[in-house]
Amino acid sequence: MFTSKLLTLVLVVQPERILLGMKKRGFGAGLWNGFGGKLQEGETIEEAAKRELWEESGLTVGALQKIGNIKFEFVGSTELLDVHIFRADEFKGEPTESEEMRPEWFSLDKIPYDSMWPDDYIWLPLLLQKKKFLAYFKFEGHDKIVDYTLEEVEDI
Ligand SMILES: CCc1c(NC)nc(N)nc1N1CCCCC1
Repeated sequence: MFTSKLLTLVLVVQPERILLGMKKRGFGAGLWNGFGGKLQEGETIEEAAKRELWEESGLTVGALQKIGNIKFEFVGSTELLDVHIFRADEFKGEPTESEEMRPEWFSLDKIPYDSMWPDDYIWLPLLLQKKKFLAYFKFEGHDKIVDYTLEEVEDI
């Protein structure tokens, strides 16, 4: 019997570059990732995504495109992580370091996959092509993908 935990993830992407954050503490510390986290009481997923982006990077966005949904299972845990992934092409503000994240721009041919969660290598190229996807990853620990499914979809 699995419970599931809703999480958000926002990738800010411009024609030549993507904004990633170095996670400074907690879950995924030491890895580059998009910006996101948990929902607060009474928040929609999109409101949470915008709040977490602002808290972690200092950026505000108007529109977010729903681009993906990934369910993560970790062997030995009965909690599925249900990550709703958004892409933002426009933003206001300057990337600013927070307690959680140190933001940095990367050119699209220099994405630091070997310092990112291993699943990113599989789905991030779809996000960059604006292709919508549903996925499921089964992890053993934080480094080993023991199983996954990924499908492109017309609508999330
Ligand atoms: C579910 C863990 C995870 C992961 N794989 C394991 N891959 C990426 N890119 N992000 C993740 N989150 C994004 C939401 C906040 C928690 C970390």
